[in-house]
Order: sequence, then structure tokens, then C-alpha cells
Amino acid sequence: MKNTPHLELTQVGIDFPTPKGPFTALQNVNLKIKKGEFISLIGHSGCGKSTVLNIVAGLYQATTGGVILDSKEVNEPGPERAVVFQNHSLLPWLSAYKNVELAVKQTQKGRSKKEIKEWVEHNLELVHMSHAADKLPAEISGGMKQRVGIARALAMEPKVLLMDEPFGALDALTRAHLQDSVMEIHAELGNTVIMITHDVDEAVLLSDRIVMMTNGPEATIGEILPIELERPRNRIALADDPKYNHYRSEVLKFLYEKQRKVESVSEHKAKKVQDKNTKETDVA
Ligand SMILES: Nc1ncnc2c1ncn2[C@@H]1O[C@H](COP(=O)(O)OP(=O)(O)OP(=O)(O)O)[C@@H](O)[C@H]1O
Repeated sequence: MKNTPHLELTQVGIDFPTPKGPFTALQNVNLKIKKGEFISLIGHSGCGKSTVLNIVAGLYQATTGGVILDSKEVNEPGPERAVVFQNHSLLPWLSAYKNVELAVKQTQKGRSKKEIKEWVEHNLELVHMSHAADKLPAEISGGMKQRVGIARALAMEPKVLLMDEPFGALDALTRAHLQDSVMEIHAELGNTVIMITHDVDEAVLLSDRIVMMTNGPEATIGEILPIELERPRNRIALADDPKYNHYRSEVLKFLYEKQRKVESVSEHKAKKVQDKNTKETDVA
């Protein structure tokens, strides 16, 4: 069943209400994701990446189309879709251990106290945070907090792990360590992952496919780039790999050549919509 498509976005679109009328952020987003796939979403700032993720998380409701996970429509948040945000959202009054434990208790699967303890410890171990289990968020670094956030999400045993720029706020070295941890965890657990990133190297290093989004309004998927690099991947070995560099330049080309041209068209389109709405408001 490993290769059965289990997450499907079909004709997804969303309009946000604005004082000047509805703003169509996304239109016709179609994507089929296989179980265990690691997908990166990349695109210019404001194109709609977080909106896609929020729709899959069930935090936003699509205006058109929808999302199906294992034959069930996604309409609300659920423990089978865990989210990791850029700014770790740990409860500040609870230790690392207690933050993970809370998530485990919320997704109770009939575990005994002993089993809960073992499960929390196991997930802290996965992200190499066992040594700081009793520390409060204020007592650990940003990278460590992010590790705990990932442990908390993994402890819920989600079918899909949704990560919104999970390493965006970290320094380069911490970021590299965490990327390696995520690759190890993904190899071990085989979760389906959708990750938003602005970092082209990160996208190529981690992904099975890179989904490149066009600029908004009416943003959609522009191109999908399959990354056929063997796993496990090693960042140092890949730096001189012609295939790696080819993928890297394909993403850069999309972002800085193809999307730059489209940008002026979208801006023009946005301005036309704005002018039309202004005129309508004027008439009213
Ligand atoms: N709740 C909302 N109400 C109105 N407009 C919204 C809302 N959420 C997002 N938007 C608009 O939708 C578009 C897409 O936003 P989104 O945050 O998804 O982009 P993004 O690609 O994730 O951006 P970034 O890379 O900067 O985080 C933007 O124009 C944004 O202003």
C-alpha cells in the first residue's frame, strides 16, 4: 500500500473577504500525494503556501474543491494531521516532557500511564532531546524548542506532518542539524510530509518532489519537480553532485526567471481587479 495516493487536493481554491471584495488567493490547486512522500512547497512570499497548508490542516475551508485524506474529506483540524510552525508553539509553563505528554494524552489511544511515559520518552529521543526533558521552553534554545515541537507533532502519530517553515528562524548550523534529524525520522517512520520552505537547498535535500507555486492572486501549482536522489542523502557529498545542482538550478530558474515574468502579469491583474472593485464601490 506504500505507493497508494492517500492525500489528494482537487481543484482547491479560496477567496478571502476583503473590504474591496473577495480576494482569490488560490485557484485550481491539484495535487496527489503518496503515502510516505516528502513534499516541499516553494514560491515567492505571499503566493499562498501557508494557505495551502492551512487548508490541508483543516484550519481554513476551501471555497472551491477540497482535500481528501484516505478517502475522508478534510473539514476540520484532526490529530492525523499534525502541524509544526516556524515559531515553536510550546506551552511556556510546561517542561519539554510535559508539552509532548499533553499532545499524547489528547490523542489517547488507550495507553497505560507507563506506555504514555515510554512513548513521550521515545519521541524526545527521536529528536535528541532526552537530556533536556525537564527543562522549560524558556530554558532551551530556539533549535531545541523546534525539536520539542517536532517531537510533540510526531508523538501524535499523524498520518501527515505539516511543517510551515520549520527551520526558518534558526541559524544555519542548527538548521542543518535539524534537517538531518528530520531526514532520519522520515526514513524511520515514513510519515507523509508537506513542508513549506524558502530555502532551495533545503527543498532539494529533503524532498521527493518540490511543488513550485505561481505568484498570486489566483496562485496555483506552476511546476512539480521530482527529486530522484538516492537516500540517505548527505549534504556534503551532494554539493558536488551534478544531479543535485541541476535540481537546484531548476528551482532557481522557476523562481527567478519564470515567476519574475509572471509577477508583472499578476500585479497587472491584481491592479485591474482592485480598480474594478474601487469603481464598483464608488458607484455604490
Ligand atoms: N485570513 C486571510 N484573510 C485575507 N487574506 C489572506 C488571509 N490569509 C492569507 N491571505 C492572503 O492570501 C495570500 C497568500 O498568503 P499566504 O500566507 O498563504 O502566503 P505564503 O506564500 O505562505 O507567504 P509567506 O511566504 O510570506 O509566508 C496573501 O496575499 C495573503 O495576504
